[in-house]
Amino acid sequence: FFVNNWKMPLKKTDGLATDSNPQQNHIGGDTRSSSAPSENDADLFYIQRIRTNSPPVVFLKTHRTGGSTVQNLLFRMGERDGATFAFPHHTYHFNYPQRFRAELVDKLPSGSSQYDILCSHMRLDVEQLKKVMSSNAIFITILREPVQTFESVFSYYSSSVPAFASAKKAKAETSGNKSALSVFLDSPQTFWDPKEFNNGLGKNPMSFDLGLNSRMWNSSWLADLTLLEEAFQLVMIAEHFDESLVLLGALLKLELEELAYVRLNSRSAKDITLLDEVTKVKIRTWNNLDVLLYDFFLQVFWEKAGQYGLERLRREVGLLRASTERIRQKCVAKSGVPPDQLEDLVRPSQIGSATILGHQVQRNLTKQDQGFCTRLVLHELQYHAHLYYQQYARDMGLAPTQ
Ligand SMILES: Nc1ncnc2c1ncn2[C@@H]1O[C@H](COP(=O)(O)OS(=O)(=O)O)[C@@H](OP(=O)(O)O)[C@H]1O
Repeated sequence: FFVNNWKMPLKKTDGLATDSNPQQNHIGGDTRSSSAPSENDADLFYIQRIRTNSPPVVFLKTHRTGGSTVQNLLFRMGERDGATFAFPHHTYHFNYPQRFRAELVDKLPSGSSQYDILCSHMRLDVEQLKKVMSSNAIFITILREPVQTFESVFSYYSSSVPAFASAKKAKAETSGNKSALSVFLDSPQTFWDPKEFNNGLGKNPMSFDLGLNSRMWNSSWLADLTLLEEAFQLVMIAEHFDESLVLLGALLKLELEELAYVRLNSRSAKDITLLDEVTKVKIRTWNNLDVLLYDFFLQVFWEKAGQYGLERLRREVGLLRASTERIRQKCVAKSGVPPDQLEDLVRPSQIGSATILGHQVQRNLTKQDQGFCTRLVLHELQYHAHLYYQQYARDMGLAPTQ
């Protein structure tokens, strides 16, 4: 799924330092260092952590919800700590849109006794995940407001989800000035065949990723939500990203300075459809299960925030924003940069139908800072390929059909 037009974006690790490939260190330092922390912000990047401090993590990376930004943070944390990643045998996802299965995970590398982090795209199956990850693993995911999610999913997957592609074709065949999204929403049932394997993201995409019955409400739906609530220690909310990160940091025992991020995988403005109220209502109606799902976990989120302490959360979000801003100033020369103006290493892959913007890294950094800052802005596919190579000393495989 979405893989046939994907090619390995880089040769091996293309410039990111690895233990197995030390000559390729021209981008800059290994993130692992034994230097003692000081009061300097920069040193906080390199705190050597003891792996056993952080519990194992499963991150369900839902589509177009801010998941790449969270995954990048987990990649950086894991790489620095020498974590073992549960990677798919092939590509950067677990045979999506099929459900996750334990046998899709590549073998444990020699010297590792367990997987520490699993965060590649998948469709959820909690029981199968429990076969791979130890019983103390923390399950997290992220949801985004359903109208924004669907608008982004439609735009990004308008060629690869058959229902969207048909609407796009229908729009091209008419002379009107309606957007493809409006054409789709006027009569979604005409374009959406529930039996079509690749139409999972075409309706209630977040419910689909969470393994729910995303086609229609049924009597077990609310019970299924409760099971999910029991399975996930944290469901992050994209609209409250920084609050979510503070709660994530508490679960993973991370300092606020370790939660710095830049927004990844943003579409160019030309690919964003502005929505009027009528269109928003149509999106909510078509994705009514995602609306239920989001509203349910939004409430759960604020209950968790209340247990953490709202005043404490507000204070820590302030500190997180301040330290993140310092790190961004240090690392990022320019954000919202079109792909043709970015170097290969930091250019987001353009496998979807929308243009994805990236970040330019500051020049004249120390080698070590350059290593950190490059990782901060690194897109999913490059970072995935790099970590896979580092873990197995071979390239990440292409999809078996290729
Ligand atoms: N921190 C934060 N807060 C809120 N929103 C964020 C954040 N980081 C990324 N984004 C937005 O999430 C969209 C990309 O999501 P994903 O990375 O999950 O996409 S993908 O499924 O991996 O392609 C993409 O949305 P659109 O630009 O609307 O498409 C990003 O802009």
